[in-house]
Order: sequence, then structure tokens, then C-alpha cells
Amino acid sequence: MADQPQKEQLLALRDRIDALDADIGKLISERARCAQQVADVKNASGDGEVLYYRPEREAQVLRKAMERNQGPLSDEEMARLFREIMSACLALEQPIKVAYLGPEGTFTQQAALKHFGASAVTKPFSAIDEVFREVEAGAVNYGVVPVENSTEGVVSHTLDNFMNSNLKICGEVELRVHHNLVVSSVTNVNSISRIYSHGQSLAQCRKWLDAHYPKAERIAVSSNAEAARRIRGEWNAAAIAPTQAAELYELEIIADKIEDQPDNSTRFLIIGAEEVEPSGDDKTSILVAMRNQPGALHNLLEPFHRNEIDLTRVETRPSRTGVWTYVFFVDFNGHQKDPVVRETLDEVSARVADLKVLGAYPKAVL
Ligand SMILES: O=C(O)C(=O)C[C@]1(C(=O)O)C=C[C@@H](O)C=C1
Repeated sequence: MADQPQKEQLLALRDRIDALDADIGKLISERARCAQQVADVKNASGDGEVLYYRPEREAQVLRKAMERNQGPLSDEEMARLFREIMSACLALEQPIKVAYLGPEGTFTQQAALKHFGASAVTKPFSAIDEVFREVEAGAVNYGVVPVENSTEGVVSHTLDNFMNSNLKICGEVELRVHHNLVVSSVTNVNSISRIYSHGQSLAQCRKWLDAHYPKAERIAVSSNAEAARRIRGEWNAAAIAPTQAAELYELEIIADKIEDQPDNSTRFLIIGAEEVEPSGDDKTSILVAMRNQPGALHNLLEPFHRNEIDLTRVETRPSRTGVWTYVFFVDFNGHQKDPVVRETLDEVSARVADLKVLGAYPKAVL
């Protein structure tokens, strides 16, 4: 093959790719027909609401795709391809509707796409409360909201919503977050005196802004995408925004990856009406209300420690009822249906004023 002219080599390789694509196409169609049959089985046995989207099964499919992978594609790349195939298969069963904290171009939209794939129908809402409300009303199947950022900590508004909601957490998404400084076609880049962004993004780029634009006024707006939209009419303004928002609003990136922490990432939660079955590698999130008394936190955490359950996050919020001084959000490894988790939760329940399981769900795969 080495002595064949380049043109012939390319022709031969492309013939091979065409043949492989034909096989892949046939297999994808066969898989899609299987998914249709899965839907028929679910419909036939469905008394009550039929669950088409099965987060635990999706996590298993993606994990298997990664385990099987022998390269040269990376495990993540392979899983992403399967993510899209499954998204298209699910759309054949039921076109899934997902509300997210918008507007278009936000990191939350990226998280929704990463988790549900491109065949889901996604709809932006302007506040976290609205995303909760849409899912509660059944207007959409699921919602996506940010919950914590590795630089700035917790998104308290999301946690507060769980206090008054019966929705369940049915998944999590992690996203590496890169920020860019963007300008519009009318911006005079030498006289930038205002920089718009979401408060958390401004905070995540604080050092960079101090070094490069110490005099510019920093203006917090409702989202990065809103910041990107705003500067289109302002000659002396720039915005901090994700690449997607820059593309959507036709803005120019004049500095990229300006976040202070290079491993800056955000975690998002998928909220829905149903509980999720164990996938084999899960997390559980609980909300606990406790009286203000000495040793209260130790009392809460001790059973987890004794039963060797790893806590992944403990967050405190002021309770709104006034009766309980503390409300804790606790995440740990394991599923609420695991016997050891069940026993631990029973024990903890007996020690606190109130305990609510917010959800047990597969750990983020991608
Ligand atoms: O296994 C199922 O229950 C399916 O519906 C099939 C399938 C898939 O394409 O693999 C599709 C959607 C579900 O969310 C999970 C998996």
C-alpha cells in the first residue's frame, strides 16, 4: 500500500470507511428498532405513568461503552457517541422535554445537552424557581439547574428550592467551565469601562480582571448569556461568557480561559418527578433539619462514618421555618436502596428533627 500513489490509497481507505459506515448505519437502525420494542413492552405493562427515560440504564450503557473501548478514540469520546445514539433512540420512544436555567447559551444549556443528548427538546427559563415549577406542573419531563461551583461554592437558590419541593434529583452533570472575555462589533476594545457577567463568573475571574481591567466597572446580571446579549449595543462594554454564548450572539472572543482556577467546574442536577433505580455506582442526596444543640452535627454524621459511607458534600442553609436552626444538605456515595444506606438513614432519622431523601441517582458518567 505504501507504494500506491496517495490518491489510490485514499480511495481504498474511503471505500473501507463507506463499507463500515453502512454496517454502523444498519446496526444503529437495528438498535433503534429494539428501543421501539422496549417502548411497546413498557406501554403494554404500564399501569400508571410509563417511564421511558431510565437514567440508571443510560448510565450503565455509557459505562459499558467506556469499559469496552480499546481506542484509538478516548473513553469519553466513545461514550459521547453512544450518548447521542441513545438520545435519538429515546426520542423514538418519547420526545423528552427538558427545562433549563436559560437563556440559550448558558452553561446550564450545555449541561442539559451533555446529559440528555441533542434529540431532547430543551427549553430555557429565566429563574431556577421557574425550572422547578415547570417540572412540578408536568409541563416538561425534567429540569436542569446548577448546584455547585468548584471556585465559588454552592448555588444556594437551588438548595432552597428543594426545601419546598417534592421533586427528586435523578441525575448529576459535571461541566468544565471556561470563561472568555467577549466584545461586540461596536465595541472599542481600547476603552472598555464596563464588564458584564453573572456574579459567579465575575467572581471566578476576579484575579484576571484585577490584572487586566482594574478600572472597569463589573456589573452582575442574571446570566452570562444575558451579559453577552447586552453588550451588542454598548461601545464601551465587554462581557464574560461561554464560547456558545459568543457564537450565538456573534461576539468576538478577545481573551479565552480567563478563569482564575484552571480546573474550574460546575455541577448541575437533573430534577424530575420519579425516583431512580440503582445503577451500580450511585449517589444519594438528603436534606436534614436539626435543632440547635451541642454535638448535633457530630450526631448526624457519626452513623455515616461508622458504616463507612463516603460523604461527598455537606452544606448548611438557614432554615426558613424558624423552628429549626439548621438545615443540612448531605450527599454521599451509595443508593438509598442499598441495605447499608437504608440502615444508616433509619438511624439518622431517629436523631434529627426531619429527614427527606432528595434523590438517589447515578454518578455523573461523562
Ligand atoms: O432500556 C430502556 O429502558 C430503553 O428505553 C432503551 C434506552 C436505550 O436506547 O438504550 C433508551 C432510553 C432509556 O433512557 C434507556 C435506554
